[in-house]
Amino acid sequence: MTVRLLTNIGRLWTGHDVCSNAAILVHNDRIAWVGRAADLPQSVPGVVDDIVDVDHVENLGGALVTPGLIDAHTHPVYAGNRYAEMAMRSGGSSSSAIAAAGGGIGSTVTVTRGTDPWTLCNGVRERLREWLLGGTTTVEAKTGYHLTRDGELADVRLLRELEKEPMMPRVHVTFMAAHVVPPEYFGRQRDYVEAVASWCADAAGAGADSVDVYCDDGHFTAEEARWVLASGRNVGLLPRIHAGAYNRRGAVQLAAEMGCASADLLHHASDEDVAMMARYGVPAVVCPGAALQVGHLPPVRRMLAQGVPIALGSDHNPGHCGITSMSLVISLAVAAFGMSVGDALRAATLGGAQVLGAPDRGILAPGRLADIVQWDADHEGAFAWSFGLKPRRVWRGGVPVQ
Ligand SMILES: N=CN[C@@H](CCC(=O)O)C(=O)O
Repeated sequence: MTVRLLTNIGRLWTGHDVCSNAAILVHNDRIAWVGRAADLPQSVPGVVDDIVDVDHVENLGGALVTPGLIDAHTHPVYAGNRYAEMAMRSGGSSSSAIAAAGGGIGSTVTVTRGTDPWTLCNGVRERLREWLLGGTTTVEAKTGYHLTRDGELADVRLLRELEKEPMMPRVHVTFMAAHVVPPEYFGRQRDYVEAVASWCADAAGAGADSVDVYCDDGHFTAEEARWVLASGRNVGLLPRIHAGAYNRRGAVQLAAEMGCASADLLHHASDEDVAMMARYGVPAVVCPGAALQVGHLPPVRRMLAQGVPIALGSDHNPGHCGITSMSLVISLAVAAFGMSVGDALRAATLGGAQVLGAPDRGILAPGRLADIVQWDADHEGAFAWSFGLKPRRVWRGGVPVQ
């Protein structure tokens, strides 16, 4: 049993409220007590008889402390890079010109399929570690660059296994074989959709938490998405959908109809889409890095005004966006989406926890996981200023990771 007292917290942003001169008492992997240091009790039943007997006392030097950040949308299981494609796109090349030059998602699928599992694993491990060291203690991670039954299931298992290693964030695993149609199914899209629907049970068995479908031009129709998501839901996976990234193809309506756990990206969401999300309580996952790359921003202020629950994601993927820092995502959400720092921080903590169905995190309160970050600042406004605020220390389940 380990009891740890974090003291001299200058500003504590709990997710519920803000508190000055605070302290947090951690018992094993959970928060036992949190509040103003002056109110710290002398004894906490079941935790410590006398506060002077605490095993570890850590003075946080008046710093800002928040819950561990949560990245609600990433694609980290891939090999290779597409830097040349990024350079082409930045110079104005179209998707078809990029595809003709051998780029696009298909090129990552080819490289990933041709990469041995050991090398792939090392790359994914390295990426996940970056998230944790940057203060992100939970990462939603999608498969989707093997697009074969065995490859996708191996990706699910890889993520589940990596999560158990030291220095890794918690991982919410999303099975996303419905990313694009792989070459061996060209001209037989329906057969691929049928296959993916039939793989959902195995993905759940391998440890996936969610199922996601890319519903857009050049990907899958709403009808096809319904088939895969319903199959996933039947075996206990939370349904998610890539909606309106490039075009509106009925994905938001489908998310409302199916009660999806999230509708993601939403760069082209209309007023009608936002109203529907508000009416049916469909949470949005918005990703400023990717939106800026695509050149179309989702209507986040309208979502906030209408009460749509919002989470933030990096949308880390090899084709558009290499961000692994959720503090940078918060800065971008403030600058590009017009979110207040408080709303952006909430979306990167509690909002993420809600979208991932993880009520044990995203907030600093008794009984919650002791996923905690001490920042190199004394006020949360620093997130808006810094474009990549650095943590000084990160605790995952009460254990310091640096
Ligand atoms: N968000 C996910 N998919 C990206 C593409 C991923 C890639 O290019 O590898 C998208 O927006 O199109």
